[in-house]
Amino acid sequence: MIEFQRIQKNYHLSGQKAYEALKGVHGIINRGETVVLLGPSGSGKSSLLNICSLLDNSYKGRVIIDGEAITKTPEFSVGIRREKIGLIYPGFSLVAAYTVFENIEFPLILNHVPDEIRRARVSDMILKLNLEKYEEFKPDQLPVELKRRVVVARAFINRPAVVIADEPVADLESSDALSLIDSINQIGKETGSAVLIATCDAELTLGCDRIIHLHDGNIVEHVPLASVHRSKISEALPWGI
Ligand SMILES: Nc1ncnc2c1ncn2[C@@H]1O[C@H](COP(=O)(O)OP(=O)(O)OP(=O)(O)O)[C@@H](O)[C@H]1O
Repeated sequence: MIEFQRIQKNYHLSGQKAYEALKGVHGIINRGETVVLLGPSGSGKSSLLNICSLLDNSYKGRVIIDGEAITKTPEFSVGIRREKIGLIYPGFSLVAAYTVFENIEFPLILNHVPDEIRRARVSDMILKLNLEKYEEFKPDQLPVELKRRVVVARAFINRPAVVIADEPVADLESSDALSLIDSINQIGKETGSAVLIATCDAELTLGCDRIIHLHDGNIVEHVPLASVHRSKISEALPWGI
């Protein structure tokens, strides 16, 4: 579970008034729930994700992960992030010298998971993302779509409390994008992670549980999707698509 409370984020540009990117936003994402943070470019999505990922500790407000309030010290953040957070960010940040298997295994090594359990978990995740044929490949040998799948596998391998994804499928074709979002949603339910996905593409909300709609640094509303039919998504959103 992740909760963010009264989050305010200002950017200070020299010689100018502080720019308010987030204006006191609240939200909660429960374990096993996939929530899409939807908003146009510049609405504050990345700013909020960086705070929830504990990559940015210069903000007002509070982040709570699995009931624990996050202390804003870098040392504390590194430990919590390693143990409780999986990241799917636009840069792949895969280790070029490692194989697909080793890249996915890496978070388990950092968390001291015993060898046998590690291997079993990685093999299982590789099956889930249809990466069996590429286990021994290095990232540079893979097309973008497969690299994206490896990044997703690595994010969930440690069964984290929270998975944060910033535009996880931005450079993929529509059918690949929908299929990978579907995998993120399903694996999140299996690992019991709270999943927060930022995108400006409302089509990608299909199959997710809820939309948090962000506009100009404010949360406009929360839209539960269980009862909204695909063709009605645009009507359910005040700013349309
Ligand atoms: N480091 C920074 N310094 C100054 N202003 C910033 C900085 N980062 C973001 N901003 C501004 O804060 C606002 C919110 O940016 P943010 O990147 O969080 O939005 P976003 O919804 O993720 O947009 P995009 O989808 O284009 O990345 C924007 O107006 C942006 O220009």
